[in-house]
Amino acid sequence: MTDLTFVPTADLVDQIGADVRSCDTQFRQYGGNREFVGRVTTVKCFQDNALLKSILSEPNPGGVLVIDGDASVHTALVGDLIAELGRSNGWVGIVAHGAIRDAATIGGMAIGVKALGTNPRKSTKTGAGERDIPLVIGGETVNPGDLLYSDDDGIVLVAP
Ligand SMILES: O=C([O-])CC(=O)C(=O)O
Repeated sequence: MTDLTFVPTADLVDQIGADVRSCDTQFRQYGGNREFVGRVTTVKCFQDNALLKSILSEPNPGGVLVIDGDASVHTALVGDLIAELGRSNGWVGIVAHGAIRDAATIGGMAIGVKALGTNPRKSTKTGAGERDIPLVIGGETVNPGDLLYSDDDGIVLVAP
């Protein structure tokens, strides 16, 4: 069983040293939980959120969904309903390389949510996209199954 005990990202950097995978992307904190650790599931989708919604409908205690939205902040990939869906299925975090909406509500929810920004504009719902593929975010590869540690300092990825 993987150890999902939270460790501050700065401590991980000190322990791991030069080879640490620390994302350069300056994500903003939106979730009620500002510190979280979990097992990564990945999805890549552009301004369309049907696929990520179906993934967050799957029970996954301790899961973190990393969404590569190609840095678009034109539409929201996640809102309060989708974040609550994930939370209720045991997901501990959502990291969106894209935008979210309903930020005020999400700030009161017991889940970690990081994103580039916000936009109230809705995403399309065609289901386009790919899941369970390696992503590159903030100069680092994000592999499905990695452990993702997130706090106010950043995001660090560790192989399981
Ligand atoms: O349905 C959407 O596109 C996103 C949303 O508003 C929500 O999750 O509440």
